[in-house]
Amino acid sequence: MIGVLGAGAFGTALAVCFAKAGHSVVLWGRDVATMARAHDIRRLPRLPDVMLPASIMPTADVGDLTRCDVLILAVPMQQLNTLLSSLPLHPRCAVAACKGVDLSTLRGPTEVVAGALPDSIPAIISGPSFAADIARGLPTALSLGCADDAAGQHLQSALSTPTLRLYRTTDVVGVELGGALKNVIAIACGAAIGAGLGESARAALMTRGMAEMLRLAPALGARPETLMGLSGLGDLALTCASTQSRNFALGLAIGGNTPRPTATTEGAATAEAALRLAARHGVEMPITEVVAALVGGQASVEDAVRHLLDRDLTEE
Ligand SMILES: NC(=O)C1=CN([C@@H]2O[C@H](COP(=O)(O)OP(=O)(O)OC[C@H]3O[C@@H](n4cnc5c(N)ncnc54)[C@H](O)[C@@H]3O)[C@@H](O)[C@H]2O)C=CC1
Ligand SMILES: O=C(CO)COP(=O)(O)O
Repeated sequence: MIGVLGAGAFGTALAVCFAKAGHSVVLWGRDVATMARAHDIRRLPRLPDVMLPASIMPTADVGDLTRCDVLILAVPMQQLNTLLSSLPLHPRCAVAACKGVDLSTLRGPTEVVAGALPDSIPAIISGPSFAADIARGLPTALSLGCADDAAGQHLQSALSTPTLRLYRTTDVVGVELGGALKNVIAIACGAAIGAGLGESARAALMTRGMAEMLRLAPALGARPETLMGLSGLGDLALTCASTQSRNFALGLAIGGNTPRPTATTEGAATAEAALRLAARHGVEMPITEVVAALVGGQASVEDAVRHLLDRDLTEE
């Protein structure tokens, strides 16, 4: 039985996808009233058009998760540590589905999992996948990172479905950082488009953003080729080019000077965390710097453009 912790857009979508593939799924959300209502009307507020199959059990009782040997963690990254530390859970495998770096510890999702659930095998899934697409059963491919390859093989076959194809790697850090850092670049791209800077500027930001990802991630132990895969290049391509992305939408609002959306935007905290990691490892990340300044309100788009274009000319 699969347990999903977090009944937001992504947790709901994954639960639906696994249920459609024949699994029994326990879907846990923290709000008692929302989960009780989901039990009755078979819908959840973050994906209101999606019907929950009968094999999903929505619950707010964490005790219902004790029967699950695989737990998918689908809560925002900055909440993961506190949440896991507060719940009495001991799954065999804990698969993070969140994208980001914990700002207070600079840990990625699997390190947070390893600290909070020391008896569980940590893993991560990440890659190009809008929750709505997964829930509708549209074809999707993700990276599954697990340092323990035998456990990774088990998870790959247990969690792949006819519409969700998982590619396995032991490069956990690469999978984590691909998913985390692409959100920062998506904010930059949204800001460029929102400010009317054009598609050429967006392509330059994507490419030079990828260069930043390829500098930081290997400094932290990732393999560069992982970043060129689904969690990295694949997710960058999706997120930087779609208004469905909440990170891109945040950038659009910053660039267009319109009210900022309130939805989960992991790239905001991740920009700050990535800069701290970059300083620690002596890595240059100018786009990430301007994203942190834009998000924090310390720079305008004009300042950001000047900062990027005035830098010393260099080899590619
Ligand atoms: N929505 C998407 O298309 C995708 C999302 N993700 C990732 O999934 C993660 C979750 O995102 P979404 O589900 O989209 O966000 P969401 O905003 O739709 O849902 C987040 C859920 O987490 C719950 N939550 C927040 N803090 C909590 C806490 N302290 N304790 C318990 N529950 C808490 C909220 O109540 C909400 O139900 C993020 O890291 C995101 O990057 C990954 C791929 C696609
Ligand atoms: O990670 C995602 C797609 O792969 C979802 O992107 P947003 O969090 O920007 O909406």
